[in-house]
Amino acid sequence: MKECTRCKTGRAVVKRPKTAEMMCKPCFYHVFEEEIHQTIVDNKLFKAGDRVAIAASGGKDSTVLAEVMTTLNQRYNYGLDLFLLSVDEGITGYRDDSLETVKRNQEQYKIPLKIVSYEELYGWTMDAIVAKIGLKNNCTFCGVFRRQALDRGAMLLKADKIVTGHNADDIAETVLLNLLRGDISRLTRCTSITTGTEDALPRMKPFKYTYEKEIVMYAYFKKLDYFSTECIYSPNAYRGYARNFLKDLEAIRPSSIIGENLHIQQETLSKIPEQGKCSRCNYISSNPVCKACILLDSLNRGMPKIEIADEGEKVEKEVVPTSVHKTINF
Ligand SMILES: Nc1ncnc2c1ncn2[C@@H]1O[C@H](COP(=O)(O)OP(=O)(O)OP(=O)(O)O)[C@@H](O)[C@H]1O
Repeated sequence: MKECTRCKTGRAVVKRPKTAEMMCKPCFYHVFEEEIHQTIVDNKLFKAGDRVAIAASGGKDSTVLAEVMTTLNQRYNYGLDLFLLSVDEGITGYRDDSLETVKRNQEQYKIPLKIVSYEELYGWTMDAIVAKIGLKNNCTFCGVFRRQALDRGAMLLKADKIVTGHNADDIAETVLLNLLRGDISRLTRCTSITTGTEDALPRMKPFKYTYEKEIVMYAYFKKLDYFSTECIYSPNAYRGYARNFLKDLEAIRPSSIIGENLHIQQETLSKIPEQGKCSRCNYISSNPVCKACILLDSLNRGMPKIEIADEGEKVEKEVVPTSVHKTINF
């Protein structure tokens, strides 16, 4: 029997992906949770009395997030009011099933659940959008709508903050994709543990330093109730290649997942766009009309082609010679 390298008494059944240490299950749970607690404390993510909306999709990351946030809130008396917040994108056979998981999580963690849907907010489900535009660019609609839907749901909950289950692997993938796209503005922002300005609701990523493999192990060993099917509308091949590339790097050097080496002199490259309010829907936007309204307009008018300028584009154009326009063709 191999003994646990930490407690020296338990039987080692886990090889930690992050450090390659052999551990027993209780020690693995302990170090996993304590690292997240340390991230929360070091980055002063919360203060007592905060109302925190846990963005819950029913997937492994956000289910582990609900479990760990509940555990740490009790263990360390954070004094947080926790809520589960789910967005129903209207994807039959995918989101309806995962929402059933979140409904069970509500009982398991004894945290109130709020569900907001694209249908009630925008008058469109993703099923209807895909029926209209096909499987090209549908993820753009979904991403833009989800971002705003989470804000709107959190405001209904009177939440002070939103936490998401984005982990170190997700962030490393996004760094790579922004690098490949030459999107310097997003590159500077995507590794931040907190996003959002005074106007927007702050979004926190307590799993910024947590490896996906460890999240999967934690969920598996703790037999958490989560939904593990991939979205039926997002083959997302490009991100998939980035993911595989990073998995190969991780196999050689596990620390590749932590993208902390990226220090860009923000002032010299780009400015973070100023947040204001959309003149149509009144929600947070860095442009006079927000992306959600532009996309919604194009859907409702059945326009075949629209152009969306990335946030901060005007500023970037002055310093980065390549255009960062995204043309969306339906
Ligand atoms: N429909 C949704 N409702 C609420 N939150 C969501 C939803 N979709 C995604 N999120 C939030 O955004 C995070 C990242 O979402 P992503 O789509 O990348 O899924 P993921 O990495 O598979 O995470 P998960 O395992 O939690 O589904 C999730 O962990 C969750 O916090």
